[in-house]
Amino acid sequence: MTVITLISSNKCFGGLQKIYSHKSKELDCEMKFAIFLPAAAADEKLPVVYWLSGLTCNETNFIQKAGAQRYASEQGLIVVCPDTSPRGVNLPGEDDSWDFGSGAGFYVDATKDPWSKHYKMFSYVTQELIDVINNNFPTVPDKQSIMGHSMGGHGALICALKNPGLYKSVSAFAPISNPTKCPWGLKAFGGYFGEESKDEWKNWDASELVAGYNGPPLELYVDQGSEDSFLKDGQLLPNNLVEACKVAQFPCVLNMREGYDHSYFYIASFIGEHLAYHARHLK
Ligand SMILES: N[C@@H](CCC(=O)N[C@@H](CSC=O)C(=O)NCC(=O)O)C(=O)O
Repeated sequence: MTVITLISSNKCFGGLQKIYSHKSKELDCEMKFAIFLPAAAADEKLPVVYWLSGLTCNETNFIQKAGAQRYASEQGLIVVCPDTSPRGVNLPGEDDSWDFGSGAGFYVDATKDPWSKHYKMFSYVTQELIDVINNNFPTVPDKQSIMGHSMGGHGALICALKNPGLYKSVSAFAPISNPTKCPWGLKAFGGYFGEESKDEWKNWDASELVAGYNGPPLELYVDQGSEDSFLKDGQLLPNNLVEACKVAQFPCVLNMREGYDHSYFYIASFIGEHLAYHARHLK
């Protein structure tokens, strides 16, 4: 069993907000994750919601800025937030830019050298991390959902679409909805899969994956602020996802939030709604 090491523990809304580290076999490096355990976790097994953060984040941004603990306590949900990439693996160029490499793992399994040795965030999140959490905390193992923001919003969508039935529900704040068609995605997929492997790119793009989904009923529950600068820059492309879902007859809800931007102020404003959405699917 994986050894986990406690880094910090803070009482919050009656529960405990903790951070742990562990040696990841999948990523071949030390990784940290945050976990919020509501007070109810002392007496009973609870469902888990996984949160995937965006570019430049680590395991701390969400737990310090989103205000999720109050709602997780009310709903009786454990919330887990991993880091966004392998760390300290000494690949050439890993720290050169904020939108590729460290802090920008895109929740994919890289196939291109040298990234393929460590950058396997998809397998880490959907397999290894789930095992670590279920083996060490009072969870109901088959009751989990996933959500995220921006790069992590798209990460949540592909984790659910590529693993039918693994998650009871999925939601996303301002996801990078069609990475094969936006500058962030072109850079990341070019690096992690190679410019020569464009067919492979489609297997990691939510707007492409909806057409081939074959599993239990699933809805994509998506939020987007109208004043998001990255929306205006063409990085997020939510309408491409909506259109792809329409063509594939895949259930998709897009909540446009008038006046909100891309920040954690926006996430904090709607995190309660998202956790209530997941609680309905998990109870
Ligand atoms: N450094 C960048 C901005 C980076 C940024 O806004 N990151 C977002 C996620 S963007 C998509 O994945 C984020 O969550 N930041 C962390 C936070 O705590 O706000 C720039 O200068 O433009």
